[in-house]
Amino acid sequence: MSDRKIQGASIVFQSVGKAFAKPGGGMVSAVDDVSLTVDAGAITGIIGRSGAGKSTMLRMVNGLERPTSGKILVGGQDVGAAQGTALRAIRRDVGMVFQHFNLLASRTVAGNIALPLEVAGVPGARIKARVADLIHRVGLDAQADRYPAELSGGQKQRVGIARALATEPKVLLSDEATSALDPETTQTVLELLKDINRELGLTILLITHEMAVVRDIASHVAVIEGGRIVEAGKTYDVFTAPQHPTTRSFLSGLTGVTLPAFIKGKISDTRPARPCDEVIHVTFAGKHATDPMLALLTRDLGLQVNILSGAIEEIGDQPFGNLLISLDADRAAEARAYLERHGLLTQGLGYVG
Ligand SMILES: Nc1ncnc2c1ncn2[C@@H]1O[C@H](COP(=O)(O)OP(=O)(O)OP(=O)(O)O)[C@@H](O)[C@H]1O
Repeated sequence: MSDRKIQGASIVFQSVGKAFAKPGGGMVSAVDDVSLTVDAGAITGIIGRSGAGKSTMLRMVNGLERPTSGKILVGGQDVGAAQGTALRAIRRDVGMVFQHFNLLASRTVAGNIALPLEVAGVPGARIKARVADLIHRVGLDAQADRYPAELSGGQKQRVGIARALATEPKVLLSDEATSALDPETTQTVLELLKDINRELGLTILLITHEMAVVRDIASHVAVIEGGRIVEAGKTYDVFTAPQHPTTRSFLSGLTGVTLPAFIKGKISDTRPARPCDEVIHVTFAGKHATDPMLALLTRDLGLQVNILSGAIEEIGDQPFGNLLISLDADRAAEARAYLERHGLLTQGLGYVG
């Protein structure tokens, strides 16, 4: 592999459906009427729970499964209709990284990375040079002659990534590539994927069940449930103004949105008759992300605000904050209107006291 820039390919799902026959008879619908455009050169995350249809979507992009209805276009080519040489050409354009690495135990790091090039009939001398480049790109120069059993999980995934890049694909599919890794190793692998996207220009489509992965790497996200896309858009927009309950539930695990244990046990949906506080989730986005809004709330409305949890983070280069606060329930509507007038989003979560 040279370091030259690749023109990433777009991926377009047009009303795609995929049904499987159930062992006992009947059909199960894994993907149902999905329309989604994955921009060329972008990193897009598909997030969903187990069984939502993520893997099936990915496997249709490289032709491992064919849609039952609709079309999938990779760089404008209809994958489902491709046969023989055309299908093999599409597969060369689409590399894939797996959760459990899928390395050959009997081959060294170099041997694993060489495999797709050998299959493609690339001459030996070129394979050697390309493999050396790839090994260097993923930071495994010192491990070239080691076997998978001698590598850490993060190193194995680096081999998986190098192997996926061997044929200079225009699209890289990642099937839960970091799910088997610890948080620190996950970060280094996500950084590697980001570097590859930036430097080589290829499109990355990844599936995950973790919003943190989407936040850290993807510019766009689609949320899938029961085989259908329930929400899709730019990651920043979806994180700052989630529309669907499933998206909200995925986001609720992130820092700043998790109710601390001492509140969790006490919060109720119905307002008690006695004086109490309302718990409010405040989202700071865009130019308001770093405004001292709580100080202003206290100054302008004379309110006392308790901070329960919070964090400001970045998505892409844009700041975005989440804060859980509680304040006198009698004045919560007034406080929320004040915050919203200043460009923040608020959501009442319940009552304590
Ligand atoms: N080859 C198959 N034959 C029959 N049913 C299948 C097949 N592949 C997937 N399914 C079914 O399709 C649905 C979606 O599966 P899929 O593997 O795409 O979900 P997923 O979101 O990737 O889940 P996970 O995160 O657990 O891998 C599930 O109900 C699954 O049982």
